[in-house]
Amino acid sequence: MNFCLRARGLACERDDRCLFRDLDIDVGSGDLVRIEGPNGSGKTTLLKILSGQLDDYQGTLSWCDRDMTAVRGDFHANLLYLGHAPGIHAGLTALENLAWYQALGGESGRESDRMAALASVGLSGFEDVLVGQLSAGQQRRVALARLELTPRLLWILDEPFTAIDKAGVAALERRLLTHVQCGGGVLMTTHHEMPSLGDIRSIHLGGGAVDA
Ligand SMILES: Nc1ncnc2c1ncn2[C@@H]1O[C@H](COP(=O)(O)OP(=O)(O)OP(=O)(O)O)[C@@H](O)[C@H]1O
Repeated sequence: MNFCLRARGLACERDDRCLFRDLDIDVGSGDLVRIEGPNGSGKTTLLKILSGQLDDYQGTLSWCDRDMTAVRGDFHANLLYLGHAPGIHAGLTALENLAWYQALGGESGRESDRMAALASVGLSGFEDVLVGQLSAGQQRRVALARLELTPRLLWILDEPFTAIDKAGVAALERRLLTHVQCGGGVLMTTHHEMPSLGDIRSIHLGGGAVDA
């Protein structure tokens, strides 16, 4: 399915400081877009605006050529957002975390799919371990298992490579490429260099040019 998340004239201030303004963004089928900028330049804020978590901004958002306010439910049904923090429960096992995540989205899901999702991120054998007892990189992998579990057209990912080892980074880069090659879209922030992804579109925050 073709789709497009479109932002026009986005502007946002924090404490009387302009984070960004006049920002135009299009992310659609087959697009991989990276938001770059130094610490505090507004990358997370921008992703939260684009994923519908904040409303204190100026500008307009649309989804598939319709004003976001009219299609918010459809947008969220097609969105997978992974935040800066892994967003997982330390007191639940890896498997229970995925079941909890599915329940939040109104799905019951199958345990075999959850097992497969954990295997895909290298966590076979850790299914029944409390997430609070996993390493930081393994916790991030539990969060990343959601990419396998819940098919969504658009992925908005805030620093998905955080705490991931070299092999995990390579696997995630491949996963991002596969997603866009299959018609999905990815919008993400990362301080990580990704030479294997080639020359991807970038949006520069923090006073630089905007070229999305
Ligand atoms: N709820 C808030 N209230 C006030 N200021 C905020 C709020 N959220 C973010 N800020 C400020 O907005 C600025 C941008 O924050 P943001 O987290 O978007 O930056 P970032 O580019 O993602 O940074 P980093 O690379 O360090 O993750 C920061 O100066 C931050 O203090």
